[in-house]
Amino acid sequence: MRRGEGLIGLGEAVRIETGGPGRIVDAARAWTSLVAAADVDDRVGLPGTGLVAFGTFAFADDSAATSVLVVPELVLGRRDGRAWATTIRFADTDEPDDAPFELPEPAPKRLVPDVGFEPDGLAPDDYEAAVARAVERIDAGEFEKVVLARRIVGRLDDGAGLRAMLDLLARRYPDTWTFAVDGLVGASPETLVRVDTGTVSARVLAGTASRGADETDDRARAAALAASPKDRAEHALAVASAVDTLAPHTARLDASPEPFTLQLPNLWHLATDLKGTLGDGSSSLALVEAMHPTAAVAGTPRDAATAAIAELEGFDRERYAGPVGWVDAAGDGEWAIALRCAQVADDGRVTAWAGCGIVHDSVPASELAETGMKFRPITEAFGAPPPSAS
Ligand SMILES: C=C(O[C@H]1C=CC=C(C(=O)O)[C@@H]1O)C(=O)O
Repeated sequence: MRRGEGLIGLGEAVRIETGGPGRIVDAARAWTSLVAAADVDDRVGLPGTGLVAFGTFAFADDSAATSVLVVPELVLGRRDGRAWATTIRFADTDEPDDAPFELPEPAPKRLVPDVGFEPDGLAPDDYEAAVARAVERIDAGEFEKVVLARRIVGRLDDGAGLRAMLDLLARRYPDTWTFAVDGLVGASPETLVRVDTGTVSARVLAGTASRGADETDDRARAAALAASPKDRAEHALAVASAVDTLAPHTARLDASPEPFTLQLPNLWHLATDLKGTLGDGSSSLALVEAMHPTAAVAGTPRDAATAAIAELEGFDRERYAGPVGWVDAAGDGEWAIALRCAQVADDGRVTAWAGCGIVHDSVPASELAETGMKFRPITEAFGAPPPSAS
């Protein structure tokens, strides 16, 4: 959901689970077969109407996390002032085709949960040391940029629901894409790729500054971010990787000539919007496969940065920084990068991640502080105060 528009799925008609290096390709293939076997009666005909699946994919090829596409039993959608409902069921069911659907009772909204978080994996000091090591390796010429994350964990009380926290996220961060797929919840400001009736778009982010204490200070911070050589260099690498990957699939691709500053309640980002026309009929899942992982979450060059992440972070990112979104029967879809997110396990364990792009002039203490800003949407939505960076 974004600004009150988007898709909500209820129930689970089909679940496709994949893993390993082929997790996105295998899911795309299974989706194509499912679509080929389906009878779709779509009287609205917009992207996201008819058959859809919601997905979340692990970041790394060797992750222990399952990647999934879930086809719900009921989809509620809203776009450009129109709303629709789609029901999905197996053809051999006893129910008649025109059986009216009943909206399930909404889950009780309950209170916003009260989850306390603690560092897990890299402790704050270890994170600073990992950033320093990354800068040494950048200076030694091993790679230009690497994105390093840290991880915090908490526990959701028995019976605490996610509805109130999701509602809070969506209301506090209306400019982001709020998602909840298979226990992965968050509000991401960054799209990986969106395919919409022949058009392709993406919002590329990299480069971050804190919000100011008052309006003048705030504007000054945004202006300093827009002028900062360190952040512009970090941003340029992210834009170049997205443009290079999308270009072969597009007949035309435009990027804003200068990055703009995107204001969010917790921070400023440098942002570039890409917009183009699809040239080869690729589905959104095919473009997800081509684009993941971008330089905004891995680094440049991609392979060296991905290897360095495994060595320097030393933990499984699971679905953090992976693609999360939906695909429809025509292949259209909207995929965000799973940032500002947490995975809620069945036993109530909540794991959240936040990372920063490290370049030659990164300062470890500043990067640690930046992870604190990036954890804020999630920790506050779970009812916890922002984690102290020390
Ligand atoms: C890796 C994250 O953010 C990325 C997206 C925007 C800005 C970023 C940065 O300035 O470092 C990161 O590349 C995260 O939120 O965990």
